[in-house]
Amino acid sequence: MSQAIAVKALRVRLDETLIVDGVDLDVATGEWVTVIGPNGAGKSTALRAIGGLVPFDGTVELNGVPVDRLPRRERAKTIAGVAQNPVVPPAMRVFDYTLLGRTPYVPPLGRESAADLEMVDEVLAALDLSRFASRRLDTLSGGERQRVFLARALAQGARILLLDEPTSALDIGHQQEVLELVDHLRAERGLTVLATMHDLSTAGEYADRMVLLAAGRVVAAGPPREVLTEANLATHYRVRVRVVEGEHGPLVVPVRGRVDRSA
Ligand SMILES: Nc1ncnc2c1ncn2[C@@H]1O[C@H](COP(=O)(O)OP(=O)(O)OP(=O)(O)O)[C@@H](O)[C@H]1O
Repeated sequence: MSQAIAVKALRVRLDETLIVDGVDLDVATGEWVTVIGPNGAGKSTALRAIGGLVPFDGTVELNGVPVDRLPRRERAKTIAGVAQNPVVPPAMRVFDYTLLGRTPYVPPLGRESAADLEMVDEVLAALDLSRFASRRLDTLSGGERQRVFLARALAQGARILLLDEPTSALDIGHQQEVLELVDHLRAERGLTVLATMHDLSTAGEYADRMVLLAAGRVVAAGPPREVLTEANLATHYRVRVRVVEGEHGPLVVPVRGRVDRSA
């Protein structure tokens, strides 16, 4: 199977601090891999490096090409990301913001084509956002805005998606709708997904494989059943949980009780 993402010995320093400390990570074409880990583990930073957005040591290849050798437009056609808290122009309309996803396809000094506009309509409809097309971004609720970020990424037409907490602001219904849509597109268009998520049960339901990151290092990797164990979660999140068998994989249920965080 070909590798959509191949990461070797990834190290990222931010302001002299080593945040990602030697991460190896492969995602096969068409696969869904979710990175989990406690706050501050380095998940977002690793994703940003993989997307070519922060300088790093080590290698990151997308479809066999080093990300730092891909010209910007090519990179945008290859990989699309949804950041945790994107900065947006508040007065911009939903349609126009989503249309920015088509920028890599617009010729220099040219305009978006009818096909670009059609793609935006399609994506907005798929994400239940058509009725918001002419609304300003700053009038949307947090969950509506989060769906618009995903819409822009999907409009980009890249085959690799980096999703940093794509459903953190969504209600349970929209969470399921968005994840089902991504999973459907993955099957239909052969998309590859590398995500981060804090809801461990949901993460396990959708991921083929998971990577548990702690203090910038991979401490467990494999199918959800191997990563979402009571022992792994107790050690790295310092949380008391029961892991029970669900329909599609393990479900993580927090159990009341104090955990010694000083150890
Ligand atoms: N510019 C910076 N200088 C120093 N440290 C930074 C800088 N930016 C981020 N960090 C630190 O890097 C660590 C990793 O941050 P990152 O956002 O990658 O973690 P995360 O695993 O995605 O966390 P969360 O689950 O809270 O979103 C954090 O401790 C953060 O404070």
